[in-house]
Amino acid sequence: MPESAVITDAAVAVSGEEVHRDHAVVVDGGTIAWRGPQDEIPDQWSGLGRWSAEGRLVTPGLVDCHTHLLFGGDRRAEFAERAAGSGTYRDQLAGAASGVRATVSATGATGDDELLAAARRRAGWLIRSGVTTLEVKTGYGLEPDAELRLLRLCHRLREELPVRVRITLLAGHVYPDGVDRDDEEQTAEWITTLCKDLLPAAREIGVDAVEVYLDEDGGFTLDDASTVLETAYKTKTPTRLQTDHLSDSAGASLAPAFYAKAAAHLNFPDEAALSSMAKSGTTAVALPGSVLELGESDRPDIGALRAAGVPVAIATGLNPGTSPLGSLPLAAHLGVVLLGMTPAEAYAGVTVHAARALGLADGTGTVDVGAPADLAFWDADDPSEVIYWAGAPLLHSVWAGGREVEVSREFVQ
Ligand SMILES: N=CN[C@@H](CCC(=O)O)C(=O)O
Repeated sequence: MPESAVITDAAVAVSGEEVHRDHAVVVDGGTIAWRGPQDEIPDQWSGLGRWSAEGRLVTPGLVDCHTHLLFGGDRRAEFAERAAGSGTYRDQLAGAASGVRATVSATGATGDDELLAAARRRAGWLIRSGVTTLEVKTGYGLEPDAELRLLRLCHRLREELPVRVRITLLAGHVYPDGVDRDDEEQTAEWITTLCKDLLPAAREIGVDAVEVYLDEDGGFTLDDASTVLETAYKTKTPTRLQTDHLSDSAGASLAPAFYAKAAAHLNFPDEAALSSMAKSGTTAVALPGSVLELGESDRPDIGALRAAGVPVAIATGLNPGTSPLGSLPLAAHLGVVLLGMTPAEAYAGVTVHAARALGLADGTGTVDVGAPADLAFWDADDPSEVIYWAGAPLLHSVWAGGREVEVSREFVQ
């Protein structure tokens, strides 16, 4: 597929509620150059080849703004354990050989090529659900050398995948073996290592953002998270935060302090922090897959986020523990069913708001003129139908940068 073409017979979704039928989209050099009624295509594009969408719904390619898809092994045994009632995620997270630490060991024991193949396979699931931009984070290394290895692999993934990849250094996930969360001397020494060794080395390799997982129930402490984010912020590296996931950790207040692009989870709402987040331009990232998986009643307060004017993105949060979820439209469906978002809000959550969470201001997540020609074609009537049919394979094809992406299984094998 050329990077320049006129797409005709399209039902173009300009929002979750507005679909323009019998429209055309002109793609020129990988970006959207024009869109409008197909009987009004300007003459200047008459030389371009035509490609009929055959009446299909055309949306922007979806944006998955939060994934942990680079890891070794899986945690099916823990999943079965939870289902059998013989352990909770919290117990597993606290264990020395389970939870995040189990994945850290498995990742360390897996070779680069195998890790990349597994990550490509998972990225393929997302692409086959309509995703053309995805975030991938480190975080299953913990020690600086292991984190830097994962960061380099994120860059290889970016080179290998046919869609856009945004890279986050999850500098603080859980404390590594040998660092007791309750021992201030040990944690202080560890934070110094992260700030003095890991962050500068990661900057050399290249990161789009630095993130910390702050949670009183197993994640970083407020003070430690604050130190890491402040260090990143001072070097003008965009920051992100995951907080208030398993416990009320008062973490949301850190997002505005460092103009975080994204604050994920937020299961214990703090209204004062929400209004500051609106001012600092932070996007809330809802991870309904994790809400589903843990089966807990704590969840983000969409009404309070709406009232505070904080845009809400939805992501798969794809990870082996709390969100083994490989479809972004299904995550959007869960955003409606579990969190009380409207289908139109959920659609904005996986398009324009997700792009905002990634700091992308080039029109990603829209079908506006000037935006990258990242498009998804659906056998569906409108965006709400894409979200309504939970897990149904409604995707027909995807284009990234004006090129059709091969979504067959072979692409990821
Ligand atoms: N960063 C926090 N924890 C992940 C889960 C990671 C795991 O269990 O492997 C989360 O977002 O839910």
